[in-house]
Amino acid sequence: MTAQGTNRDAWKRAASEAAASLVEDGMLVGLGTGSTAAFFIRALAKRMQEGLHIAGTISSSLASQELAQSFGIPVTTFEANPTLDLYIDGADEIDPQLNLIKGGGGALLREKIVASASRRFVVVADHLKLVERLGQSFALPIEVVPFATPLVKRQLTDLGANVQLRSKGETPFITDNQNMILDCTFAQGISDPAALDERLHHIVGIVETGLFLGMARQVLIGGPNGVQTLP
Ligand SMILES: O=C(CO)[C@H](O)[C@H](O)COP(=O)(O)O
Repeated sequence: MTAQGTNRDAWKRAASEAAASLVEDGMLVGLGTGSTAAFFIRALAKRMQEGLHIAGTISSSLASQELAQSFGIPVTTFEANPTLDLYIDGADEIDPQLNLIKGGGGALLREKIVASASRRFVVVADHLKLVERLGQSFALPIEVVPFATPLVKRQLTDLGANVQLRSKGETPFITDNQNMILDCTFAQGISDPAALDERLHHIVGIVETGLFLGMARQVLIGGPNGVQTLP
């Protein structure tokens, strides 16, 4: 791993460990997806070994659920517990209003479901995820029903996006929900995320977008000077 990669992992771990200290006895906790969320799951498991008792977790991906279960972290369902106390997850980009692009790991639909079912959504990230404008350095992932993918791709191109079907080797990447992902870049970034999100939700075949607007309550940012809390 490069020195930059090592630093980023250390910053992500520090932010995740700070987030683990927000978890209290009896809480229902949402678990995110990706490398930063995995650091959080490990930090949560450590706190549980030290005596923390949580009521249960719901994960935003099968991978995170498997990781949590490998540490003996209890899992629950929305049938049993429709509201979570706290959701901790990473992000791909974070703007000054704490709007996010998520879905780099392809879990954006379940991530948005878990975020919307949580009283408090706290993002954990390293400082390189902070941007002035969303879409500046990361493509916007959009989850699409496979049958509609060619049609949706044309409509996104008409909106000015450069669109790539996400693949895994030679085959399309398939989400936990059996859908596909279209990664969209915009030449100038995304100037009006709310307007874009509104338009995207009117395209038949789009299941969900990676724009998380007004959902994150707080962001814990790891960097060379420690962990900073926003706002
Ligand atoms: O949205 C996500 C997965 O769908 C992740 O939170 C996002 O991609 C950040 O990943 P990482 O923590 O590995 O940098």
